[in-house]
Amino acid sequence: MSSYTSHPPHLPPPTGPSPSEPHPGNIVLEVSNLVKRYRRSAHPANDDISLTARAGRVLGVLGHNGAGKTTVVNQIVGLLRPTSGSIRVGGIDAVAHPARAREIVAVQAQANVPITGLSPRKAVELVGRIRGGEPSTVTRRTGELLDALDLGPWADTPAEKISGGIARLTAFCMTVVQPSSLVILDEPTNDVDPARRRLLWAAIRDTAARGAAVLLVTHNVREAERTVDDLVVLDRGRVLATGTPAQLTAHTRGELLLELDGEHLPELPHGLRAATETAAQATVPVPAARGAEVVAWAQAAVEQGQIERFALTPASLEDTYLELVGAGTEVAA
Ligand SMILES: Nc1ncnc2c1ncn2[C@@H]1O[C@H](COP(=O)(O)OP(=O)(O)OP(=O)(O)O)[C@@H](O)[C@H]1O
Repeated sequence: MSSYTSHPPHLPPPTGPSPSEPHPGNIVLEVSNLVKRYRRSAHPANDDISLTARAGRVLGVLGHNGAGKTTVVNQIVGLLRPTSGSIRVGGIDAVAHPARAREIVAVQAQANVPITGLSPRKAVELVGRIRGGEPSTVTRRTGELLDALDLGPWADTPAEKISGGIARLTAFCMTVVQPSSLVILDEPTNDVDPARRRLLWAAIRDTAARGAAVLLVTHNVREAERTVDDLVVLDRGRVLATGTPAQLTAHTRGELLLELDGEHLPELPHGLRAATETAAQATVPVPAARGAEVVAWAQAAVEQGQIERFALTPASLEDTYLELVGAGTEVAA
């Protein structure tokens, strides 16, 4: 796992040009044919990756541990130099001019920047001021963010006494307190409790609604499903698929998934085949038109003791993702 702990890249220099106002839909980040080979590594960590992030939209980069997500981020913010390929941020060549490109980028890194000696409110306000925010605007925006994430009870607690989840949410607020053209969030919901995770997803959407292009790095498919407009699926350094969640799941539309649990699974209704099957569990794609028939069949099987439980749900992005990553695994094997 990579992290950037040596310095806080989400703190651009206090001086320099203010971010240009991007128009919704305009390209803010364009990564083309990016390759990164670490020394003494047999396989490239990024292998011909291309992606585009636009103002007003959330681009998700979804992949398992080690897929190459943080390596992409580290190159965008100039912490790593690509082996080949190009990165343009707000029209600036970020490989040739990393410091200039970074001026319009705010990053929430995987590792939180320590805020020892401060409270969450003080830390967020300090970053807002360092980044050139007008004091009363920064105070108001800080209050809005702390409220939106239900951080009120911890807002004025010394950093030494806050939990990892609250520290993570504070780091998000520090990243977005001042507007930036490109906001990069690397696994922002790690350690965050389920209730506040939903609030954070809404705050991420709000960040895009305020005009930023948001790059959301995640391994959480539900997070991607709830938050992103566009998605890039990475696996072992390569792009497996790109598109909106609706486009990526289009081939499963009109399909349901039947999950069965039991010691000895019975023969399935005519025409249905398990997609995955173990001795005691099966997942079976079911055309939506056969839903009622299959529920009646499964209910009868439960009553006769042939299965213990069943569930029939719409096919989801998670199914598509596992299909893609599973397919990638087979190809690579
Ligand atoms: N400094 C490094 N030197 C050599 N190999 C590295 C280095 N950093 C990362 N890697 C390797 O590059 C690949 C991609 O790592 P990366 O951290 O970008 O993946 P990731 O998708 O961000 O994973 P995670 O979700 O665990 O952070 C992995 O195989 C990793 O072991």
